[in-house]
Amino acid sequence: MSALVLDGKALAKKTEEELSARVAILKEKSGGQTPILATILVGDDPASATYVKMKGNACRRVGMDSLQVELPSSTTTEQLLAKIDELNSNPNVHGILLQHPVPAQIDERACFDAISLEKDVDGVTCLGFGRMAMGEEAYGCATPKGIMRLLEAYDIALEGKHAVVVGRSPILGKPMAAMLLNANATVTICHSRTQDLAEHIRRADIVVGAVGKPEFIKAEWIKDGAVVVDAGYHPGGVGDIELGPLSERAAAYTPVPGGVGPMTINTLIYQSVDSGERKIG
Ligand SMILES: Nc1nc2c(c(=O)[nH]1)N[C@@H](CN(C=O)c1ccc(C(=O)N[C@@H](CCC(=O)O)C(=O)O)cc1)CN2
Repeated sequence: MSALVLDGKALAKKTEEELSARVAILKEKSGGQTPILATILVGDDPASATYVKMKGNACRRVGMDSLQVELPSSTTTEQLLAKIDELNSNPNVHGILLQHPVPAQIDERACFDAISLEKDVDGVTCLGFGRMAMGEEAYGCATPKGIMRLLEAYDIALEGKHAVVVGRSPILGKPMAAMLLNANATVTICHSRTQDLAEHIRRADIVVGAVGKPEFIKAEWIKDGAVVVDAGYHPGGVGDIELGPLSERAAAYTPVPGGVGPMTINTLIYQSVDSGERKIG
């Protein structure tokens, strides 16, 4: 039996068609206004520059504008906070994306938290996280929210299932666990100090790889019929999970590339359109 492929690229493309229509309606109603996403790139990390460019391209594809801010590697926390303040106060900006990671001298958490809640379309603020975790209205963190949207689109049952999230980062593992819990899954979070990782994974109905290490999670640890979600992307086109034999044994899996990555960007755009509609529409 071969597994169901959770095709994030196809879902993102389909959703972009719906978003384009929504942006067009907004434009018509408002006499030409579109949602605007401000992207902030600090420093010269080539991967980050690529991701920010991909986000700008996705804005264009749905008819939205983006305001691209690029700051040098020497930027201080105070300078970045001042820029975020300026974007918070700009009524034409509906969403703010601060690309992670920022250079080491910057207090990234303070900068994320300076983004106003209604413009936090990437879901990175503590306030947004807390509200989401409590089941209150807030934009979800882009990657885990994208994963939830993908699982929902493919009718993957979560209620009562045992989900194991490997990784506890602020913008991936932690919000992922909270979202799965809100969907009534029984959630285990594993991390660098977890003992018997393989044993936890063997019991999982759903495995989410969010460790950031190539093929760290071995195929043999995953039980037959599990749903496998890989949030990693590494050179050579591999993720955090050794996929090979799983494409036969799993119930469903996200390919790398073409699974979670496109849903991350799509969710950012989806939430930016929502924010634009609330302000303009
Ligand atoms: N502020 C944020 N920073 C970062 C986030 C984030 O969600 N918010 N996530 C990651 C990187 N990231 C987006 O920023 C990202 C990574 C990979 C992809 C993607 O689509 N990958 C493709 C393959 C790459 C390619 O085609 O070149 C795939 O998986 O199919 C999208 C977004 C860290 N920083």
